[in-house]
Amino acid sequence: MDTKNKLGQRIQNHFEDSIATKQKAAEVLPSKIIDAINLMYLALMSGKKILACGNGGSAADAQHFAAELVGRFERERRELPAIALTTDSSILTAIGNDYSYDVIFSKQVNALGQTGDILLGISTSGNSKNVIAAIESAHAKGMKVVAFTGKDGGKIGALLKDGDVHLCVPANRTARIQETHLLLLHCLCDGIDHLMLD
Ligand SMILES: O=C(CO)[C@@H](O)[C@H](O)[C@H](O)[C@H](O)COP(=O)(O)O
Ligand SMILES: [Zn+2]
Repeated sequence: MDTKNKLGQRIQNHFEDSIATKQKAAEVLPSKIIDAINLMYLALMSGKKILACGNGGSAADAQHFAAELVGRFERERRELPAIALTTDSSILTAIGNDYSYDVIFSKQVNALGQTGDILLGISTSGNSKNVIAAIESAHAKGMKVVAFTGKDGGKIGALLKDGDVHLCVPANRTARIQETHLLLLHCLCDGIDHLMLD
C-alpha cells in the first residue's frame, strides 16, 4: 500500500471508530444525559452557576461549554452563568507554582463555588488529580457534580455521590472519549435551551 492509501485507511479507521463509539454511547447514556440537563437547568433557573474544569483537550471542552452558556448555543436566550476554571493564566500559574498543580481547580472551587452550584468535571481517564480535588471541594461546598469520564470511570466514578451524574463514555481511547464528550456537551446545551425556550 502506498503512503496515500495507508493514510486514507487510517482516516477511514478513525471515522469508523468514532461513529461506533458514538453509537455505543447513544445506547447507554441518554437517560443520564437527561439527568444532567435537568440538574443544570434547575440550578441555572435558581440563580446558581456552573463551574467547569479539565486538562488538555478537556480544558478546551470546559471553555467550549462555558462559551455556549454565557454566549449562546444555536438559539437566542438570556446569558447563563458558567465559568471555565482553565482560563486565568495568573491564577493557574500562581496556584501551580505556590501549592501544586493538583489544586489548581479545587482552590478556584473553594473561592467561587456556592451551595447549589454545579461542577462539570471532565477527565477521559477519570483519574486526573486536579479534577478529583475539584470534585471533593465541590462536595464540601454543597455543590452537585456532573462528571464526564471514559474507560472504567476511574477514581472519579467511585467518588461521586447520590444526586451527581456520571457520564462515562464506553471507550478506552482518549481521542474517542473526547470526541464523544463534545457531543455530550452539545446535548446539554440543546437540552437546557429546549427547557428554557420551548
Ligand atoms: O487532548 C488530548 C489527547 O487527545 C490531551 O491533551 C489530553 O487531554 C491530556 O493528556 C490530559 O492531561 C488527559 O487527562 P484526562 O483526560 O485523563 O483527565
Ligand atoms: Zn485530543
